[in-house]
Amino acid sequence: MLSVQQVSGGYSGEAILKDISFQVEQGELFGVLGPNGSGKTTLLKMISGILPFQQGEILIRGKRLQEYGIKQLAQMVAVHSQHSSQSFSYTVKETVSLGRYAHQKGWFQTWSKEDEDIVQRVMDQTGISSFQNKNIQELSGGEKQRVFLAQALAQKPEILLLDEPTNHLDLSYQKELLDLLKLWTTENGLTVISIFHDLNLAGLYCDRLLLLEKGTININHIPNEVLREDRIRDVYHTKIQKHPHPKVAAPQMVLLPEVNRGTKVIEINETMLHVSNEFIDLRSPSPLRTMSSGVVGSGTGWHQSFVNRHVSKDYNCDDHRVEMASFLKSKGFEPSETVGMMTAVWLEDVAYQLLEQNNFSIFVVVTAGVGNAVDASKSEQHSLQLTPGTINTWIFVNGELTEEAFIQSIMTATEAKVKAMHDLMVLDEVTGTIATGTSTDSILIAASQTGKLLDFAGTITPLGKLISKAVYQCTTKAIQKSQQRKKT
Ligand SMILES: Nc1ncnc2c1ncn2[C@@H]1O[C@H](COP(=O)(O)OP(=O)(O)OP(=O)(O)O)[C@@H](O)[C@H]1O
Repeated sequence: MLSVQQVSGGYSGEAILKDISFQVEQGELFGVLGPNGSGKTTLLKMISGILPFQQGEILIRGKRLQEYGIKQLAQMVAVHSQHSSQSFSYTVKETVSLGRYAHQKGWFQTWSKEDEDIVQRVMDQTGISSFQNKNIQELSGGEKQRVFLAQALAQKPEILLLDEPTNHLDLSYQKELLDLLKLWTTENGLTVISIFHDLNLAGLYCDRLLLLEKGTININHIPNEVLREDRIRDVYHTKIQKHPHPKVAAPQMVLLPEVNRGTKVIEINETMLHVSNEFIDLRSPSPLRTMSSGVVGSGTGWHQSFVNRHVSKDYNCDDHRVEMASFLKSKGFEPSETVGMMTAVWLEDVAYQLLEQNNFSIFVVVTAGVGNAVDASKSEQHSLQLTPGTINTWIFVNGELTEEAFIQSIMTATEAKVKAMHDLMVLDEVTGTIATGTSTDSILIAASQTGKLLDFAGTITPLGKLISKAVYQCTTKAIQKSQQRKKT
């Protein structure tokens, strides 16, 4: 659809863009990225024919840009600029209708039913129909933005050029606009070339990205390749980290602020642990990075409070998340900052231990009830029955964990727990074999992310050794206490 071939040029003879070559296929949503002043707007101006270039060629559908007449080019290419200054005192509908100009024929231009239908449709799609008779000068920045997008869409172009289309738009309109553009590209074959400052929106919606750096192409590739930590750090000179989007296969980047509220070195230990009959809690002086299977606060996150709550054996687990959240609130814990677990065991049977090594330490807390014990290798013999009898394991690490170490910590702790059950010969009552856990066990790894960097947590690494030992010993002790209680 569009071919830019070795284009160089800029303003007053100075070459802002140098030797730019790339192609955009029909129906692509193509993002242009780059730091301030890297030449993004200059490139769009050249493609739209506003700014002549000194060298190279720009071809649209194989024909040189210079060979198109003004009106013919306007039928092919529409430009939506954040700097649109054509407000004057037109109404919204009149402004959108100007987009039909390129399609009107002859000296006596008539307004056809097709023109009217298209204008009404694009106004509906951009959510501006309700104020179509308002003067454009009375609109907010975001509303104006949508009017100019509607005007560009009314032009029914084959190529739509956008300069930061989401600028001024609130969150929901950003999403609606980009969803709409995506729909127009996939269903109508519209080709969109858009400048983005928001790398995450570009990563989420674009098929390909062109990254400009000082007027040259750094890379032209799929988002996952362009949005690489090292590349973005070098081009934008800023600290960022890449994360997968939780729902979509798209790269997302987060900024790493220089002033980080979690940099104070802290040590989580038993002085922060409170045990009552109702719940065990630990409040950390600062948020900890967590990976857990708690009823509240599961998955990965940052949490500051940790609660293991006693519930009776006949606790109704139907809407346990909602019920647990309201319980936490009633006890003064903020659910969004808390990892919450449940257990039916007596909380005073808790076992905990602080283990220290060179420059880091771990604090492990275990409650264990094994009435519900299951041999994982024979679990198909069990029917699904969610009861709160469970082993809850908390591992606080006073150190910095990699993502790998978080996952390995869970594996190592599980192995240590299984071994404790094995050595105590805890039986699965259905199969009569040695159990490996209970059906509702929960685990928490919570790291201060300050101090010593701990890359790994496999069983024979320094961190893994402490986890193995503390989890084995605490699980053993907690099971013994609970078994002892049953006997008496
Ligand atoms: N009309 C102009 N006359 C002269 N120089 C200009 C003109 N417009 C832009 N420039 C210069 O060209 C360079 C590239 O500008 P351009 O607007 O293309 O960058 P950009 O990547 O779009 O930046 P931003 O992210 O800040 O919008 C800048 O150094 C700028 O000062």
